[in-house]
Amino acid sequence: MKFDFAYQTRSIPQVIARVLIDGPSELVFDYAIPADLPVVEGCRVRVPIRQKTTSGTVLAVMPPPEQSEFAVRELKSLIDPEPLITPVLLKIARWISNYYGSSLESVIRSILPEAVRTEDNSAKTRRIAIAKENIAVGELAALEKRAPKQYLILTLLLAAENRTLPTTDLGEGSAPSLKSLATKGLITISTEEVRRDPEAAETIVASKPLLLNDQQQEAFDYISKALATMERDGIDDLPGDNPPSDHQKRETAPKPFLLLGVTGSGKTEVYLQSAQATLDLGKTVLVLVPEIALTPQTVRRFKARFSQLNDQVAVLHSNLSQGERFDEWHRIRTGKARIVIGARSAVFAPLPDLGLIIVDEEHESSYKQENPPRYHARDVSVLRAAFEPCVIVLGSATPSLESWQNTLTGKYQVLRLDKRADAHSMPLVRVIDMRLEAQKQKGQVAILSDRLRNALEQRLAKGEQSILFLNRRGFARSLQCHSCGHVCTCPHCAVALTYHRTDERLVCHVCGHQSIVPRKCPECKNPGIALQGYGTQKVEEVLRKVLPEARFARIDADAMRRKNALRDILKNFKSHKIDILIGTQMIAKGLHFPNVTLVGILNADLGLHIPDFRAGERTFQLITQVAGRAGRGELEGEVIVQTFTPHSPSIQFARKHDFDGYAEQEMEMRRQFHFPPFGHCGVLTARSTHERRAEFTLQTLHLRLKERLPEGVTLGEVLPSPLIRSHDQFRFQITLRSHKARPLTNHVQTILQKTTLPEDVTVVFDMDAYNFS
Ligand SMILES: Nc1ncnc2c1ncn2[C@@H]1O[C@H](COP(=O)(O)OP(=O)(O)OP(=O)(O)O)[C@@H](O)[C@H]1O
Ligand SMILES: [Zn+2]
Repeated sequence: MKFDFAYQTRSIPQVIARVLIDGPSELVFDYAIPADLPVVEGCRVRVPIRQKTTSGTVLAVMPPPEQSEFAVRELKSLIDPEPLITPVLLKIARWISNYYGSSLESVIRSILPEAVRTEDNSAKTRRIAIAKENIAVGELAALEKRAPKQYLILTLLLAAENRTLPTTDLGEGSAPSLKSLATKGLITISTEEVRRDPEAAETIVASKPLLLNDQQQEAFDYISKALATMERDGIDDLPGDNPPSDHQKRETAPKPFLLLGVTGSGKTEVYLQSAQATLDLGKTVLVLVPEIALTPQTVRRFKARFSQLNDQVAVLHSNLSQGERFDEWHRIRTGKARIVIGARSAVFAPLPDLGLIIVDEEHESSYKQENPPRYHARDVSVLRAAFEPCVIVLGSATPSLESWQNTLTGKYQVLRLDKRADAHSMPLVRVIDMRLEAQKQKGQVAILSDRLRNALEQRLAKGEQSILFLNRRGFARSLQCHSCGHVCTCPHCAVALTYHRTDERLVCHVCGHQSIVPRKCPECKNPGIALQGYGTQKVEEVLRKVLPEARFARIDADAMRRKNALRDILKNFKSHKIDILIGTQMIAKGLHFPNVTLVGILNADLGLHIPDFRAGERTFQLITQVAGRAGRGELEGEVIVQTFTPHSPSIQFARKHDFDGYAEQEMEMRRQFHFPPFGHCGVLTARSTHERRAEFTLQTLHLRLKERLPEGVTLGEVLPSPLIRSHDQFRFQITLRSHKARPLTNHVQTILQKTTLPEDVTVVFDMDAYNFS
């Protein structure tokens, strides 16, 4: 299949371009296309607006209206010779904008990052150097007042000492300041040819394909058969020159695959060989991972396998410089990079001839973007696969219930890997009842059980390594009895009630149910009912006392501020310069250390009792994933799970490595309360520094939403957000639920468009929300 941007032939009269103007105001204007300009959908163009020239993206090209009162102005020029946005990506942009209620401009901005739009950002970078000798005494101080931008550039250069700086690092709109500085002779500008390779410093050892085991082979066969079918039925074979209709495309796209493989079952090897099969067909591969920085091993494995094509692997990080992003993007766009690995936003990578999309750890909530446009990259991937069309594989040891439900209804096809690839057994998981430990340690916050301490000592003696995991999701805001483990939950919603200190109440954040704060545990009458929570630093402190001879390292957001800190720690752990790794969610993903024989989960409960219907699912996923880091080599693994609620299904099913059992009981709860995947859930949040105004705005919206509430949509009450105040802003929210997505989004959008909001209140709508705080 050849990818052809300009499939709309020039013979059809297409003279009007509908252009979305860059910038937050969402302006769309029509312009006449000059006769000799090959403008098609997705092109970047320069257009006149009033007296100025600005830039924009062509959304559509169409014949002129038969009669028009207004003379249409003429479009000025093309910014790039070819369209930067493919027709499929433009269609996806429209879909996202409608479905999530985000502005089209914001979606296009995600698809076409700033670095790519900048016109002079070519591989030849312009670099600037300071001409210190020409700076007069007092000139800097004068500039600071008169021309703050110029001043800023000079201070940057001074800080860089004798190095030059690429102009791309100065951000947008710095050109006039540069020009003026250069005219004054304060800086010099030079042009340099550089290949900006973000990973130039890395050395990669090539790997060879492994002989697949039976289950891996079966999964691989299904995937390669789908790839071959696509090749046969691909759009190349459609008669004539007409582009295929959506209907035709959808017909040729095979069902998405859900690769459900236990931890260490060799999913990655299946991805690698499927990717190779795709390349062999002359097509390209897109690999999504939850976060590049947290999945260094997965990225390395792709590079190792395809290292002979090293230049063909592009990695899209969030911390690429503007120049690096520009280069990588164009390598992808022109088909030079044939495998792209990236996080969430890489779903928009402009790969031509896309043959395969892989979404690793598809259950991860980091695929959901928490800023506008609030899309879910997994869901957008599935859509993209249908539009392209191409094969898609979603992989996980603990799939999301949304994807699982899609296998049950036959929308997805499940492929299973039930055993570890190396035929070793799954680790033995022991559950420790911390209520008993709390009694032993009399009132102290029990952090380390005797059993876990002994196990750690044994590993140290044997020269084996351990990982200690601390669940930090959620706040210390739910009430739990330290004697019986009881947690106060909502009688209507099966989520933990949230403690509100201001009015001494427990509130359900889904339905608004309120109750008084009990003095004693409602279950066992013990007065020791308390808010829960402790941090990683506390754990490290305790451990240093108990195991003074052990070498520790801590991985959490605080410890990771330094660049490459994670990479360095993982390297030291691999070479056994560290005995015990203590970490939060950051170490739950995809790590493979054969010498780790013990994994301890310190507070398995903590994420369980937050006001979020996915709390149980996340806890199950987390315990299963973390436990999966143990016993991945020759040595047998052991997992110790500390909890105050040992009988909770999330913990019990994870103990038995039983995804099916867990899914079955959890789905029952979801069905009963109409939670996803049996419906959609959107959250409307208002925030403001004025508490009353935020609340009042949301109450007004609530009244309007209630008026013509579409059938099947349930409207929750106006409630303070669990995170009631953040960044000095007070937050209130409404949760809406609906069986079908569109009526919900459309209704909310309509009301929001009709309502004028006070200037100091921000209202955001999050469709298919993953974050209820
Ligand atoms: N067919 C095979 N034969 C031998 N070893 C294999 C095979 N497939 C995979 N392995 C090895 O098994 C180990 C675990 O595989 P891998 O990391 O791919 O599993 P995974 O399912 O991706 O794990 P997780 O979900 O826990 O990250 C790796 O060391 C890998 O090299
Ligand atoms: Zn409730």
